[in-house]
Amino acid sequence: MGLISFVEVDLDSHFPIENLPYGVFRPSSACGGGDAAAPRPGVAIGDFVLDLSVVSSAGLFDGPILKNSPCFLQASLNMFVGLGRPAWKEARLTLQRLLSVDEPILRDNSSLREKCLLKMSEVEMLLPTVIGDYTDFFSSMHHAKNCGLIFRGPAKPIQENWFHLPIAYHGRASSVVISGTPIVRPRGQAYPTGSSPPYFGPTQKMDFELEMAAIVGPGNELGKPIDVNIAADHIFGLVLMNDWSARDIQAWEYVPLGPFLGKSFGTTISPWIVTLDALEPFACEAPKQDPEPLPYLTESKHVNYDIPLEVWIKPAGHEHPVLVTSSNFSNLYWTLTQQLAHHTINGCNLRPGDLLGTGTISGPEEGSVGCLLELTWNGQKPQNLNGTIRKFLEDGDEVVFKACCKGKGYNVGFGSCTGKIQPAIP
Ligand SMILES: O=C(O)/C=C/C(=O)CC(=O)CC(=O)O
Ligand SMILES: [Ca+2]
Ligand SMILES: [Mg+2]
Repeated sequence: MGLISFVEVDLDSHFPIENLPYGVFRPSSACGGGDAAAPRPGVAIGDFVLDLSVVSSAGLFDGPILKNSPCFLQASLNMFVGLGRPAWKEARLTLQRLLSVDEPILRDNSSLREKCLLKMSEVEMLLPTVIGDYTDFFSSMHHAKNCGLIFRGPAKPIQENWFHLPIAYHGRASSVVISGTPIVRPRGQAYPTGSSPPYFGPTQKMDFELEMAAIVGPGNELGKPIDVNIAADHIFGLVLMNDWSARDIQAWEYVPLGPFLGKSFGTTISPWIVTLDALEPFACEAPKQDPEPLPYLTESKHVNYDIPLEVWIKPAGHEHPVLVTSSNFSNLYWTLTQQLAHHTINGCNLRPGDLLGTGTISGPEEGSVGCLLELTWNGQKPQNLNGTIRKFLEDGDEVVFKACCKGKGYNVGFGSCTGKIQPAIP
């Protein structure tokens, strides 16, 4: 292929010209407010952010769909993701050309270049879309099995329905926050130990959940399901997601209607949406499904992506983070397209910018589980993090997720998704 950008990009960067993930940012130096500080869309290239509002205003999106489109003059990516795959492809081609070492239009125009290429360290990242709805699936079989073993025992760890449909719950969109936002330890009613009554107070089982999430593209009208074989055209791209979970609150409240306050106090996503187009070289066959799914979930292309995932914890008071688990997106049993088709099969409408979490992504090996619930077996097997013992997260602990696909001579990375636990309100 040999795509080379005139912007210098380190070999180990997550954001070479092959990636070009989308986010929304505001220049942190624009202290005067006004237009200079307004949120606008950008793509990451090396250590820089390309300001798409400037590129657009300069008339450089010259293809048939994006020429004269106001989609990059918005404070969110909703309008752009709603345009669909032809617009996404056009934008990607235009941007790869504009950033190419062979294309003079930006490379040789220093005043335009200075206006549109900002140092990543000098911008503040914001939520990339206005998230109308957020749904969280439960699509890793290893995670489902471990949870079943912990909560229900070995007789039948995975419920009958799990193998027939992608299980999910409706999450809370209002508390989805961008990477770096502190997470306040929630208070709530929590599961009684032994035969004591429930207690009220700060959660004693604060956990992370290693997930990724799809950003919905055009979506569908109410009453009109999306066919599984075209579902990929409704997925703009992926972000990292931490579905923070208070295990003691969750265990007490979730029967029979599902997770509620044990999940809705905060969900963190990473700022850069990596497009399915950029992930295409990392597509791999998804696990064979047994029993065969019903026809509406049977797809001609049953694919996952090979995305290595890592969770690091920087314990309170420590200087260095410790790697606690490594997993891979390819561990998902139900694919993104099956999740999306299932979500709409009853006619439920998805809208541009909606967020669909995959569920905790655990692998089969001991070191590949996606949450502390599994890693410490609900607190029964405390973990040693560089000399500090943890059953669950403590105040001041910082959790860092990383994801990076390794291509031939380049990466397609997601950056990181971080959050630090703050003490509960008194
Ligand atoms: O199997 C159960 O009874 C419980 C499962 C979980 O607690 C997993 C969970 O938190 C759902 C999720 O991934 O958000
Ligand atoms: Ca979850
Ligand atoms: Mg949560």
